[in-house]
Amino acid sequence: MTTNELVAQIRKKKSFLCIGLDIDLAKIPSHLLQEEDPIFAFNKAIIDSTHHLAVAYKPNMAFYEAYGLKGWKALEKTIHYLNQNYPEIYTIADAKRGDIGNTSTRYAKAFFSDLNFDSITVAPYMGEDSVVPFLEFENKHTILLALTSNRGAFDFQTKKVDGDEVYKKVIQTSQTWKNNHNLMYVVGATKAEYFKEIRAIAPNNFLLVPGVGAQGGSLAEVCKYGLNDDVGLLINSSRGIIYASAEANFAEAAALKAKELQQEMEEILNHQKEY
Ligand SMILES: O=c1ccn([C@@H]2O[C@H](COP(=O)(O)O)[C@@H](O)[C@H]2O)c(=O)[nH]1
Repeated sequence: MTTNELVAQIRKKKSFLCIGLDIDLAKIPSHLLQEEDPIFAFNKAIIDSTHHLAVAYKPNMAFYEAYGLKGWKALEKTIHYLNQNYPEIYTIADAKRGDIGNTSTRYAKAFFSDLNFDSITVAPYMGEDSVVPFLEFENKHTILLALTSNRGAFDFQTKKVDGDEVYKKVIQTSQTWKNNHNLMYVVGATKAEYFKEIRAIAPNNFLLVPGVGAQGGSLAEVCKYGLNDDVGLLINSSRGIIYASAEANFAEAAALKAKELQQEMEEILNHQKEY
C-alpha cells in the first residue's frame, strides 16, 4: 500500500487507529476453543466488528510463534482474510527483524512477498545493510524501532553517542539510506514528551505509536506534537481493545473500545490546526 492510500483511508474513516492482534488463548472466550482454529476465529470476529473504526491491524509475531505451526497457519489465514475482505486496511507485521543483509533479504521476502504484509517492524541495531533489504520493496514500509514504549528504552536509546541520543541517530542516519521514503518509525506513546524533538528531525514520516491503553500512554499528549499534515500517526492498542471482554459479546466489546478511540481521534482531527 502507498503512503497516499493510507492517508486517504485515515481521512475517510477519521481514524488513525491500529488494532494489535496479540492472540492469547488463555484470554479469549472459552467457547472459541471448540473451533477448529480458535486463533483465526477470534481474529476474524475482532476484524469483522472493528474494520470500519481502524485503518491498520498489527499482529505481533511472538503471539503466533508461541503456538508453533498452528499459530503460523492462523497468522497466514488472518493476513489473507484481511487482504481479501478488507484490501484498504494497512497491515503491520510486528516482527522486529533485522540481520546481516543476506538474512534480512529472506525476512523481507517472507513478510512482504509471501505473507503480503504492507509493513514490518525492524530493529536498527545492525545498521544500514541490515535494513536496506527491507527498504528495497516499493510500496512496503519498514518501521524502524526508534524510541520504544518500555522502561528499557532508557538503557540504550536515550544514551548519547557523539552528542546525540541513540534514537535520534537512528532517525537521522536512516534518513540518508537508499529508499528512505519507505521508512516509518516506532515511538512509544509512553514517551509523549519526546515527540516535539522527533517531529523536528522526522517531519514527514509516519510514526507507529504503541503504548496507548494497557501501557497507559495518552492519545491527546502524543497528538500535541506528533501530528503532521498527513496525520502521520498510527496509534496502536492491542490488549485494551481485543480483550475488552472474555464473554460471548467479546467482538462487540472490542468495537466499543475501538469506537471510543476513533471518536477521540475524529475530535482531534476536527481541531488539528489547534494542535
Ligand atoms: O515500543 C514498542 C514496540 C512494540 N510494542 C508492541 O505493541 C503492542 C502493544 O500492546 P498493548 O497490549 O497495547 O500494550 C505489543 O505487541 C508490543 O509488543 C510496544 O508495546 N512497544
